[in-house]
Formats: sequence, structure tokens, C-alpha cells
Amino acid sequence: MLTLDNVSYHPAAAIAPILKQISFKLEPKKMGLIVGPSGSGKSTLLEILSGLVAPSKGRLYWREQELQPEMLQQLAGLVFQFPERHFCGHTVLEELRVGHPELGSEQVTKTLESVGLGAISLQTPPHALSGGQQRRLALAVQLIRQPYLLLLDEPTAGLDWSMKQQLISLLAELKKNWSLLIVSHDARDLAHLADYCWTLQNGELLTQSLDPVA
Ligand SMILES: Nc1ncnc2c1ncn2[C@@H]1O[C@H](COP(=O)(O)OP(=O)(O)OP(=O)(O)O)[C@@H](O)[C@H]1O
Repeated sequence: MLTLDNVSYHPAAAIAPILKQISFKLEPKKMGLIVGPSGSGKSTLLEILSGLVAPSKGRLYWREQELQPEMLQQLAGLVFQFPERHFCGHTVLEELRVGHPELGSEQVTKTLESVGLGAISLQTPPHALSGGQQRRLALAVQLIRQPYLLLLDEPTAGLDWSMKQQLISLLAELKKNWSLLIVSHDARDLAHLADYCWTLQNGELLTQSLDPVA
């Protein structure tokens, strides 16, 4: 279980804290959804959760273990908004093996199947995939590292209706095995899947629904 205990972030360049005493818990195989307008601190929170930035105050835990940023980098897999813009492999296989050349073909095949890309050739250039397939590949790139926590920044942004529905179904499948934390400016597409829904406003987690969202 992931626990945030009064996490704040106030970089020297900012007049006010960007994140203010954020506390929440997220159990395994649950989806948390954090909804907030532009500038509310969603991406900054994901940067902290993925170990890219250290909080100014507060603590993060996985079960009883306090987490340092290096541990979060191992524990969490972050899928950026528009992840296809960050592809750097020439082929699907290369993309999956970036930073992990040791990954075997069995693991590659299994991971692609888990995101519904079992039928594509490993030699396909990522940029030749459809928009929905590219999002699936971006998820696979993180899943193949076997993170405990999957972090997603606006996962359905820019997809057409049909690709959006396919991605939402995939996220519902992934929730069966992983903890998912999604940030978005719009709850409409994903609220029905979420076990917890929070609102982020000016760096404060204002509302917290402890009961599963209907
Ligand atoms: N290192 C920093 N120094 C100063 N200000 C920062 C820094 N990082 C982020 N900010 C500011 O903190 C606020 C929150 O930024 P953040 O990118 O986390 O918001 P967001 O909710 O993800 O917005 P969007 O939906 O537009 O991506 C913004 O006003 C941003 O300009």
C-alpha cells in the first residue's frame, strides 16, 4: 500500500508551496483518480511519486517502508502525458528494451499481450502504430519493468472516442493486477473505474471520497 503523509513541495523559485500537506493511501489493485485544473500541481505530484523530485516536507511509504526518491524510481512506472512524443526506439522491441537490454523475448511477448498488442510485429517502428496502439506501447514500456505502482498523466488526452474506450477497458484490466494512480483535468472518462477520487486545487487535496466511486 502506498501512503503519503503530509507531503509538501515548495521549490525556492515559487512564492507559495506547489503542493500543500498531501495525505492519502492507495491499496494494491486499486485505482486512485486525482482531478484538478491546469496549474493545480498534478504533474508535480506525479514527479514526486515517481522519484524524479524530492518533497520539501512529509513522508512517503510503501507498506511500512519509508520511501526515498531512488526507491520510488524502482517502485513506480510513470506514463507521461502524450507518451508517444518520448519514444526513442526504432522498433517496438527496442522501445521495450530501452535501459533493459537483458529483457527476454518471453517477457516482451507476455507484456505486449497484456496491453493487447500481441499481434504486432516487434520490428514495427513505434511511430507507425495508431494513436491507441502507441498509448498501449507506452504502458507496456512501464509494465515490463514490473513496477508496483503505475502513474498515468492524462492517459486519454488526444485520443478519439473509440481509442479512448479501448484504453479505458485496458486500464480496467490493468487494475486487476496493479495499483494505478491517474491525474487528469477531467474526471468524466475515468471516474467510473476509480476506487478513490480526489480533487487537487492550488496544491491542496480538497476532497477525498473514502468510499468507492459508484
Ligand atoms: N520547479 C518549479 N518552480 C516554480 N514553480 C513551479 C515549478 N514546477 C511547477 N511550478 C508551478 O507549479 C504549479 C503547478 O504545476 P504543475 O505542472 O504540477 O500543474 P498541473 O496541474 O500538472 O498543470 P497542467 O494540467 O497544466 O499540466 C504551476 O503554477 C507551475 O508553474
